[in-house]
Amino acid sequence: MDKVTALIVAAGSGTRMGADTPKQYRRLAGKPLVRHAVEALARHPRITAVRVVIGAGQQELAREALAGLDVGPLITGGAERADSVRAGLAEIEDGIVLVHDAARPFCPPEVVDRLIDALGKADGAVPVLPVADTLAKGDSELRGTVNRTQLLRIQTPQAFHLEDLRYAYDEAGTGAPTDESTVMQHAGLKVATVAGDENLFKLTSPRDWERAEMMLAARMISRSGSGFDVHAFEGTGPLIMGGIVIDHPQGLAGHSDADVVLHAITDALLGAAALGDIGQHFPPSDPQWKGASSDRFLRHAADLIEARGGIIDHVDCTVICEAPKVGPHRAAMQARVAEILGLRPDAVSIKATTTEQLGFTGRREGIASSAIATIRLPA
Ligand SMILES: Nc1ccn([C@@H]2O[C@H](COP(=O)(O)OP(=O)(O)OP(=O)(O)O)[C@@H](O)[C@H]2O)c(=O)n1
Ligand SMILES: C[C@](O)(CO)[C@H](O)COP(=O)(O)O
Repeated sequence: MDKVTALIVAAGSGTRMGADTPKQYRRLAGKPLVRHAVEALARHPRITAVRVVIGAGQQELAREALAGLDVGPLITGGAERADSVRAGLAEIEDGIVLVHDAARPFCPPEVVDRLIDALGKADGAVPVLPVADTLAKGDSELRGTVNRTQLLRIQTPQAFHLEDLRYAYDEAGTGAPTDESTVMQHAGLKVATVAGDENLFKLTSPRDWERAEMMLAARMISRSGSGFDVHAFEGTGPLIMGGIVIDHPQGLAGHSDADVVLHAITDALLGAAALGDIGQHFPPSDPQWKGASSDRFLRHAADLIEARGGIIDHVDCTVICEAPKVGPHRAAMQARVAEILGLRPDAVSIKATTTEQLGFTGRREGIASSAIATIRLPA
């Protein structure tokens, strides 16, 4: 079997997208864009290795976005896309290379098969699509229609034998061609075309991002989970609840910080993703969780959901106690839970009720809390 390396270029700055973070590290349906592109190629049975080229200063963003994926050492790219490809080619030893934009998250496996198969008959192969609109030259006024029948839209991945593409880039000197097919043709090498795919579109502008979000939303299913927790009052406080410290004459007993609200929400999230319960992930018998801040438990549940490409839509928690009064702390608890989960505050609801002095909460022996979480997971 040929060695086939996918080289994903992710060193751009995403100027046309206009976001604060370079687009390849922004989360698309809960997952960084570059991760979508890497996973789409890594899961192809004929691709034997994946390498990623990132921008100088993007190490931390890239490491976080690609955590757990086998992409070898990250490669540092350059100012132009062509510089990034050159840097990547220098790190690959031999075989076939598929150069692919991190900005193209959806790569149908059939396109990869068509590209690799076409390499038997040409020096390179690229996916193309016909042009469906009338084309013209012009600015504020049209200056002649262009015959579109011979024009093609070129996508990535683009497939080559490594030594051919290296040769072509050497011939090209230091120029900045917009893709590899241009470099190959300039060097007199033969590039075959294979059928591309409309889903292989590049996310260049905010409109493209919306389109990709809509495509992924249609592939997600909504799930709900419930959580419930109780802690007994103990000692003299302070009371930690909803991730904040509340001035109250009694605290709650527990192995960790006994945050009854965060525990119920954590269990609701784990339940929505069918990932067990908080005790399985953080056993009360384990000394490392003694006195631990429950922020960690909640964030861990969110990380597990995000690692599955999931999105947290909403959490709703009811605190059941006679005292303290939750109302004065509601906004702070909402804000803190939202901060831990990376949500907008209006995606977090904190409510409270008493049990009319009945039962253990009515006798002020402890606090109970129940929560519901709504998430979306890839279908
Ligand atoms: N110096 C560069 C420029 C671009 N790219 C990568 O090339 C692909 C296609 O580029 P484009 O969509 O134009 O991305 P950006 O250059 O980031 O966008 P913009 O031109 O809007 O800044 C992207 O995956 C981008 O990260 C790269 O690796 N190195
Ligand atoms: C490589 C490419 O995606 C092929 O269509 C395209 O040329 C990249 O152009 P950009 O201007 O760097 O987005």
